[in-house]
Amino acid sequence: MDGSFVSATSLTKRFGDHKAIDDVSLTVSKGEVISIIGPSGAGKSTFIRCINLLEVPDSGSLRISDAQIDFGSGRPSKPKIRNVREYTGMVFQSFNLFPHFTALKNVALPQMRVHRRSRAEAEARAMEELTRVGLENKAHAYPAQCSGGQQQRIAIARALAMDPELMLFDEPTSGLDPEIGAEILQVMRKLAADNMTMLVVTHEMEFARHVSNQVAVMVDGAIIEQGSPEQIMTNPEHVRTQKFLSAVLGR
Ligand SMILES: Nc1ncnc2c1ncn2[C@@H]1O[C@H](COP(=O)(O)OP(=O)(O)OP(=O)(O)O)[C@@H](O)[C@H]1O
Repeated sequence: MDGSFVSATSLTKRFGDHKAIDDVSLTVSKGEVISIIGPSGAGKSTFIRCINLLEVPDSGSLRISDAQIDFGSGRPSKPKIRNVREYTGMVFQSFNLFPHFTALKNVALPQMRVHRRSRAEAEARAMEELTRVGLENKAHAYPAQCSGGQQQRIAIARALAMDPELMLFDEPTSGLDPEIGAEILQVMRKLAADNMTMLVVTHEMEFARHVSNQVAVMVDGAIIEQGSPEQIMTNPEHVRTQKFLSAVLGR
């Protein structure tokens, strides 16, 4: 073991003839925040989905803490998948809340199902996490009574209540107005300050620059460059990184 908390090695995932990710390796240390940036279609979502096995890589290996999986011989067993998922929480662009349950119940239910917590215990924990994301006053509201930003914060609380050691974010602010996106980024900053280990696919260059410890640039299914935010943002080595940053930052 290399001392890292997450170690993805040579992950490859094809969809038909198309290699969405090709020989991608990345390590994440405990408490580290890594942003993955890059153009649309580069494979960023596919990569992060491979980390909690929403997509099963065709080859390579993945270790999260002491849970290790080698790919290439079909779908991993359910206990192995469960083992990896126990460590991870994921937040998507779409919030995927149950519309007919309150915020409190949305956050409590997965804990009752997966961790077998009692209703009282799960609701107490749900309240803690709703408070952490600033939504204690929305605990009894239904998703339709909440703004997009509030719904995303409920989704974050739901993930946190499962006690993950690694939080995966897949463009959590896409599709939200900038000021609402800023609410989400604020919650993520707070998590980073609390030393949560995070892997974040983002188009928010400000977040990548000011909150991450490392930025990885993905183009055509490969990580072409990785380094400190300062290095990547101000002095990128790779011409594809330079082009991408010029396009998004307009410089
Ligand atoms: N389930 C799937 N079936 C077929 N092709 C897929 C699937 N998921 C992703 N792809 C393809 O894999 C490639 C990488 O997609 P992916 O969503 O990972 O890119 P991305 O970098 O996250 O893009 P964006 O920033 O637009 O979300 C794309 O060409 C996409 O069309």
